[in-house]
Amino acid sequence: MSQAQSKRVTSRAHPADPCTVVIFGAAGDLTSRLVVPALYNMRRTGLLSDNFSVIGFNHGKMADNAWKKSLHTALERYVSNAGAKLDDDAWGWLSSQMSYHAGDFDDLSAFQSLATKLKDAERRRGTQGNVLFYLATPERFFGDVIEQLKNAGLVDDGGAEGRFWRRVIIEKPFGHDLASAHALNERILKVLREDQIYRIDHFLGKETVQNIMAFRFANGLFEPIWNRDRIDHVQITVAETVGVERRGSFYEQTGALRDMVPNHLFQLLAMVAMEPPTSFDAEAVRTRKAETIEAIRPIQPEDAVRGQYGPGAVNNELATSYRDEPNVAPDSVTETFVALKLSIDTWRWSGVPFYLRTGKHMGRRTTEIAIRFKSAPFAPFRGTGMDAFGPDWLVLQIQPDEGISLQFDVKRPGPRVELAPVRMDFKYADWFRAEPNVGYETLLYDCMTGDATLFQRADMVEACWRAVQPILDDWAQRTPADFPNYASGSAGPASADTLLALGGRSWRPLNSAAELNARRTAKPKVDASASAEKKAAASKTTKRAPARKSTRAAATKAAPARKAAVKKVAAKKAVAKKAAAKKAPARKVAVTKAPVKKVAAARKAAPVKKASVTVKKTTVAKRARKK
Ligand SMILES: NC(=O)C1=CN([C@@H]2O[C@H](COP(=O)(O)OP(=O)(O)OC[C@H]3O[C@@H](n4cnc5c(N)ncnc54)[C@H](OP(=O)(O)O)[C@@H]3O)[C@@H](O)[C@H]2O)C=CC1
Ligand SMILES: O=C1O[C@H](COP(=O)(O)O)[C@@H](O)[C@H](O)[C@H]1O
Repeated sequence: MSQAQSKRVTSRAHPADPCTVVIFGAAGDLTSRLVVPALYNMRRTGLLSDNFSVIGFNHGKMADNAWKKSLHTALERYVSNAGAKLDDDAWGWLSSQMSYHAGDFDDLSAFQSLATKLKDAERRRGTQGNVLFYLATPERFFGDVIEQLKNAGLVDDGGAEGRFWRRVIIEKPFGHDLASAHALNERILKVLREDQIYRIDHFLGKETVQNIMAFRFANGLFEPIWNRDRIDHVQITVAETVGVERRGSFYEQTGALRDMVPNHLFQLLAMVAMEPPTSFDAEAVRTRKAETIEAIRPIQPEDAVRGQYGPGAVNNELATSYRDEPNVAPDSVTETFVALKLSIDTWRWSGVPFYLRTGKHMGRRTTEIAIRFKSAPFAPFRGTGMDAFGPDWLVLQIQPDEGISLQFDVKRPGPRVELAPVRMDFKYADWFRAEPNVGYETLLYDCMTGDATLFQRADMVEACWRAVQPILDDWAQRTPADFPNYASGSAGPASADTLLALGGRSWRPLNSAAELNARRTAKPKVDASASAEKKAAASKTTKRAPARKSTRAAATKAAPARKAAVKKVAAKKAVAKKAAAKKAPARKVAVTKAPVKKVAAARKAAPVKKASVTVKKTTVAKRARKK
């Protein structure tokens, strides 16, 4: 077992190695919103060594205290948004380890004076010479900063077996196409060894994403059906309700495809589609993931659609069109939505389409991987009215409401033979106490302990870009004529529906739980057999596309219709609320969700729950004993 592997499989409770973290881009958004809050959380949970320091590197003179004050303000906002109170001891300790270093990324002398500060930290704080350089800078600086580090003699650590370590975390996006990613790899690999480079993708820091491997490879239940024999297709959705906010100038250059697909969505895809690794050693896992990404057939332009949001309403609030956002061109052709279909050329996945979509200003925030199983090969219920089965779905819900659910059909109780879709739910919140987390804690900890499992290797990032390069090339040639083509608060452009309709499929609704409940609690017709009910549902789905299209088109075009849009959403919400209130008892019967936050409760868990999720119960009990 390698050193990294042993760290991953044993308790996480021990602190990381002593070290200094140097943050390039210390006055930027990422530093204040995510990196420093993550360090604060790590201090609170005992993951930082007592021998620790942070140096913030940014241009512009600033007193240490001014820098810390701005970070403190951002941290307070984050903590209060999470409904908590700032832990003054943790912040007091962390801020006492921090100092600001003014310097420009193109000024070698600033790196030389950084070297002096690092020596000082080593002597005064006992950081043992270990340094984590965090490149929280725009992409164009990655190569320059790494070369400056080399010129200032800051990356030499005596090799992989040296007395101390020097590691570099590189933010995303890593390049903006295949050629630039390849060139950046070549450039930095002249300066650093691959084992010193940690290309970060913060989706891999999410607990639920890491759980995909545990779910697949720690349970014998699903793996035998995890292939083309039993799976019809897979849908990966990352729908955001936020727009581009203050990042207009960045986003104008980037767009939804580059921002999300060859990184976050492909990481989800790799987790779901990879072959089992022979161990949890970083190289074993990364090799399996790299093989999967390499097997993605380069995606052809006809299998991709793009969209841009127009005005509308999101979460019952007026939402502006992308072209009206700050630092966005009034005639911008940057996409804020992308959907695509891809194939993975392996024995396991041959013939199984993977559909991916992501967008901003959508109707509901959800990140999920939904696996649609094939229908039963033979229906023994023919003639009983139970010959039309609904789809079986396994849904890995990444955020929010993290969990896993299995949707299947059951017989509706009663004298008549009728089917109803139900869901078996596992929710993280029911079983585990959540540690405060911004998603970067695990990744920082892993880097500080030399575990690269959750980071991208050079070959992986290039394979990701290779898969999307045909779309990038095509989109660069053709200006979209229909932008904006989806209303803020909708499920994206109609062309995304067509992409699936071509294969006889449809996207899961963004609010699938509501739709499922509506279907289950729908009043059965007096005479209707289950099959009639299914047919009606099916025709409803096929008919819905044009209706949606016209709603979208109207909302997109009509700026004066914004108010109406808000009213409509409010009215819809009120109806949904009423319906939900009515449905409450039925829901309880079907899902039988005993909220088991405490172990005592878990032991007494209702029999139905016991039957549904027994595997995890032992884990809960074990964990509780430890606490
Ligand atoms: N923000 C986010 O939510 C996320 C960001 N990322 C990635 O993280 C990285 C950083 O993003 P973000 O924090 O948003 O970017 P910002 O632009 O907010 O931060 C960059 C920082 O670098 C400073 N800077 C710019 N040029 C120089 C220079 N020549 N010398 C010294 N300092 C300089 C800027 O200072 P000044 O402003 O004074 O010029 C600024 O403080 C990017 O690669 C981004 O893609 C990834 C995921 C999420
Ligand atoms: O990297 C990015 O990710 C966020 C979405 O991340 P999440 O953890 O909030 O789901 C996205 O909004 C942003 O545009 C992108 O740069």
